[in-house]
Amino acid sequence: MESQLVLISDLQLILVPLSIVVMVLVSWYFMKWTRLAAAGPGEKKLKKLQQLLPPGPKPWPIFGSLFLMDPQEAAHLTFGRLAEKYGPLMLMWMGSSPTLLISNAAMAESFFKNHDQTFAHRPYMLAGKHLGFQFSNVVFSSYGPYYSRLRKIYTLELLSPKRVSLSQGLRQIEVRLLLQSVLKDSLDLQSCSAAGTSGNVSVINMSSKLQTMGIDNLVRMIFARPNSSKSTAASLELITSEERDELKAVVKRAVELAGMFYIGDFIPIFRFLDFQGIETQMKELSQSMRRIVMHLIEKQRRQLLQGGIGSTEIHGSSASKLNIVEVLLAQDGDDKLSDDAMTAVIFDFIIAGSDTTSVSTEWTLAELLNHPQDLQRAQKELDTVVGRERLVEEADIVKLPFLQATVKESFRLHPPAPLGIPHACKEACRLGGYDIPANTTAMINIWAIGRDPSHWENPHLFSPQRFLDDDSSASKNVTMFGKDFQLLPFLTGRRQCPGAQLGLAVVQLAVASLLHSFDWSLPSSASDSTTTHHHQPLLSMKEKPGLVTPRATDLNLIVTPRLPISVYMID
Ligand code: HEM
Repeated sequence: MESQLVLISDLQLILVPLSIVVMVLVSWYFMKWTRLAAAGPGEKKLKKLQQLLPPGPKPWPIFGSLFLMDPQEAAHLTFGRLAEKYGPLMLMWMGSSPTLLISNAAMAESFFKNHDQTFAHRPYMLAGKHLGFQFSNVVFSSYGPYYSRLRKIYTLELLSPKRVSLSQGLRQIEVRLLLQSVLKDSLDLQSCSAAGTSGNVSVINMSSKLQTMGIDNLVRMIFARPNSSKSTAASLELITSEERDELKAVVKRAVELAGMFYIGDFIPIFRFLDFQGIETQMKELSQSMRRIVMHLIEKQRRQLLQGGIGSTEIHGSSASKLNIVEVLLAQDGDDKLSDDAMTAVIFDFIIAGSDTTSVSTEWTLAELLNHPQDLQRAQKELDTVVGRERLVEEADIVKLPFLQATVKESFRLHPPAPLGIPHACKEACRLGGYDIPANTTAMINIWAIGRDPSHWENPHLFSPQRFLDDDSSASKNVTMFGKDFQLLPFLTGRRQCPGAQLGLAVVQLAVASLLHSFDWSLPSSASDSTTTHHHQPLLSMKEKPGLVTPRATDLNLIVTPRLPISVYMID
């Protein structure tokens, strides 16, 4: 017994210090683990991990590399410059969020081929919470069953190839309204100038006209049935012009707010403060958005009831007989959409589809004004195929290879969403031989990829010819829909833009119609022009920062009609 006690006390002598050592080791390890889990940039303890992270600028505590961003410069340009230093796979700490920047075609291919699904999530964005109605739209919702259900409705119904094709009459109405509005302004300005009341320059702000066309086109696509009568007013009976103006005003405000720099998206602690006042403004706006759209949805429900049409009847109708609100109301069973989800989808549509199309049209026009020979060649092609006795129709586009190449070249040099929409992963993975931590945001620099010198000869030169058969370069067969990683204006993979076909159709029709209907020139006093050695004013191609990137200054042009006036007036 005594010997047992001696043994126990001996054991105690060993066990007590041992357990203290174990406890110290466990708590040291726990502290290390928790610090690593919550580690921000600049943490010394991360050094070992960082050896496996992709290269990138050295971060500051808390703010990471945010100080490298210049609010006056479009972000894709800053990222493009940094990629020249750190390579096509770069990791930057945007506040406390690790952000992967992918900047060439080879890295984009590896990213999408190996990690499309891992990175199919979206990072937290305040805009998604309020303007995406608690992340219930496609743009902001995280990858999962809800997202897949909604995305299926987009691909199979709202933006199916059939619906896009059926709705070409609606696009033609909007483009015709644009031409009529440009014509009216140009004639008004000419008569004022003849009367000596407006100097002698008839300059039209095309940026603002195209922006109106971009939104109106999507509004018509949502509220008009694809097979509506071609008459401009008849197809929009659901929405009055006052309601349309109200809707457009909230869309514009939503685009402004979504494009603002909100510090809480990068440093979560700031989410509790809202010292910028952005969250308060978004909350207020989302209430107006909900009120306006719910009123229209209710109106649609009432119309259907009055017509004795229930969801079974709607379900049985062919797509050509339903507008998009009706298609949303027709979702049944597991696919039934909440009011918030319907509101979110309607705004998704207008916001994602309007500025992207108007800005692309504007860039194409601007590039052509800087390349008069290409402008003349496109007009010559249009005169041969369409003639001057009628307006361009969508069916003409397939017969206009130079026009198609021109739009493609413009998408290469000026993708309207140059960084796409940020992707995010929830689990850690490996890419390009590096460790990528869980909860990393990824941005694909579409702009830099389109100018990747290993794929494009004279990458900064605007040359539609590179896509045509008589050009011997390898570019001629390159497509825009995700097969070729050197040209990704709509990105690729699970999150690829579902409106790509619609967007391209609008841009091609608008560009073709504007070139065919008018002659274009620059006012010699254009405020954003610089003078070349030939004394020809050249338009500046400077970009304005934002999710969608327009030219830094409005496109003000002198316009002269090319067709007999009666041709523009046919309704
Ligand atoms: C020139 C026209 C357009 C361009 C260049 C464009 C480009 C893009 C890009 C780059 C993305 C991000 C894809 C990603 O995250 O991987 C995107 C997403 C999206 N676009 Fe477009 N877009 C255009 C027109 C449209 C139109 C007309 C619509 C609908 C009416 C639309 C609806 C959407 C939606 C809903 C998403 C989110 C997709 C998702 O998160 O799954 N876009 N677009």
